Amino acid sequence: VKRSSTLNNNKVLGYPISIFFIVVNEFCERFSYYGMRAVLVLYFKYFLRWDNDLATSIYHTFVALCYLTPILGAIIADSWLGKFKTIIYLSIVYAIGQVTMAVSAIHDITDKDRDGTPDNMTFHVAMSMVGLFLIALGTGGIKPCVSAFGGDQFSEHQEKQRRTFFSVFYLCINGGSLLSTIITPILRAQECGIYTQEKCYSLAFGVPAALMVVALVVFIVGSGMYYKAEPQGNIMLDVCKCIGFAISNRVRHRGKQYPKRKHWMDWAEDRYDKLLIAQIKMVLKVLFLYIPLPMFWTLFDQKGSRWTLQATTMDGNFGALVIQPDQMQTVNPILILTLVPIMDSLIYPLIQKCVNFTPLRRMTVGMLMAAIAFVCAGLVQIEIDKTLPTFPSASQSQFVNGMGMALNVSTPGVYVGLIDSSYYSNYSLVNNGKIIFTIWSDTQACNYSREFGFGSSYTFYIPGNLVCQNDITATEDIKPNTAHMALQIPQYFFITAGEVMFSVTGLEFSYSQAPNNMKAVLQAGWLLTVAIGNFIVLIVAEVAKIPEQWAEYILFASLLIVVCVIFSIMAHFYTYINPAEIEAQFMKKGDDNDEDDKKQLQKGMEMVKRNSTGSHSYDGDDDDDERKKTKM
Ligand SMILES: CC(C)[C@H](NC(=O)[C@H](C)N)C(=O)O
Repeated sequence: VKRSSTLNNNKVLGYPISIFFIVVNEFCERFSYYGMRAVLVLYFKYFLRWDNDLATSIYHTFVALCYLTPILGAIIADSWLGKFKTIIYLSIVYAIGQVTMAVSAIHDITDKDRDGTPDNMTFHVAMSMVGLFLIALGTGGIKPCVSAFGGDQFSEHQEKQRRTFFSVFYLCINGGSLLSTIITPILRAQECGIYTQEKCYSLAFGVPAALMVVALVVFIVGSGMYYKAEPQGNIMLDVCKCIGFAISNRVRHRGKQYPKRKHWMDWAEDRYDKLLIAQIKMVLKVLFLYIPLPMFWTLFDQKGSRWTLQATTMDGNFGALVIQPDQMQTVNPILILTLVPIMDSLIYPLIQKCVNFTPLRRMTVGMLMAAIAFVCAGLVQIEIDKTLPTFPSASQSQFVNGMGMALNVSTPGVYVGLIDSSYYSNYSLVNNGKIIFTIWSDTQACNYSREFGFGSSYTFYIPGNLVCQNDITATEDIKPNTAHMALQIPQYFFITAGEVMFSVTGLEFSYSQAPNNMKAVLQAGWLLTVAIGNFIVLIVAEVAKIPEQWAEYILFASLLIVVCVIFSIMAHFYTYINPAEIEAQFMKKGDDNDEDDKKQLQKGMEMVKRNSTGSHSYDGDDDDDERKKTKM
């Protein structure tokens, strides 16, 4: 009823044209988000000069914020502006945030002495924090709205098309993420600046900012073609009020004289609609199951922090291809794009032949995969630790001038500085590969070239009688990184296989088990588990304060295994429901026959589903047998 005829007239191959604008918008938005996120931790470390722990903490606080704000977005959309306007306004906030980040990364703004380092770090830190806050508000706020808005474009009988839309939507997320995590680290590695050339974080943030503007423009261009549902009132507020009333009513009727009710939510029956109460029960059942889930995200989101920092201590030379540490994150979307079809068409059907591989079982295996990934990360760390000294900072080199006159030293993009006679330069950051230094004084000049391995550090001694190349001696302060970045591939494989089983299945599970008017509520609840997961990283890292990185990886793996066992027990007692059928029973019967309603609700609850799509629900004839089959 809700879909207008205008909407159905604008179709291509049975799909509303409007969804084209929505998937392109999602692609650009995810490019913007993941592109910025890919270089963020290195920006903290090398531009803002924070240590690993602070960089990791702020990174996870930011990611957590990005997944807390969906609740805000859902409330604004449902109760006030509607999804369309919410997406537009919050996208503007988002684009402003990205531009702020790009500006904050221009070192020339405060580099008064023109030595390549910002002189007023407080300015850059403050701008970055404002930028990140606006981005978190924008990206999180629009997240539950865009996918739901896409779903709204389909009419009730277009269920198949809507499913295909969600698959394409997920592929767009990962396509955008893949491209951006390849591109922004390349942009970051470029050198730019007005007075001095430095790593170009402003460009690495600027391109995602531009993509966010493109996302917004594309979304606005589609404006005339969308179906725009009116806000239906704040369902979240209704849910909270109803739960609050149930609790207070229960507390008011504590005495033995009051007959017990089957479920504590039944205490809301005195004031609230039975359908709403039944819907809240369904949601609460799923939310209860969510309790252990944040631990998965705790491990999952460390790809962008700890694992990227780990990659900085590794050798990224893949022969013809030189991989930047932050580019290793592309392994995740690459594997997603290959694993999702393989899992769906091959692995799941094969496993299904042996055991009933229900969504909750898939999620349990996904958690185990993530734990294995962290064991791999721990083993890789042990390998790295065997080779890694701590002083001086990796990739930095210095010159000692033994001549009787001051010398200048520079290489394209890096001015080491003027070194006084019998004095030494500061350590300067030098790229890997073959580097040619130019050394010059008032009377002579020469070139000196040297191969720099990943992470290596040298001190060069310039003798009194400099002719050049052959005269300079070098001592190796830090050996080049020898642990190869390819060693990270197994951990990426396991975490991504875990993601496919856990995240993709979890999204689908949350959607299928939610009542119609609370799908957004449950999506926001699902995203909340991601936010909590990121807070756990902060807490564990702060409280545990483990000096050895490999031990921290193993601790996280062990925590997830414990949580996984708890989740599998909880999942064992979960019975799949078909919310639409339960709701239909209520609608059919009306509210006037209490006993009948209760029976219908009981029956609906027992209607179990053979798989996650809900396409095989049972009519209740063999309820008990089938329920046994589909437990967990
Ligand atoms: C957070 C979601 C799981 C999703 N992320 C991915 O698919 C990553 C890129 N593999 C998203 O919506 O960003």
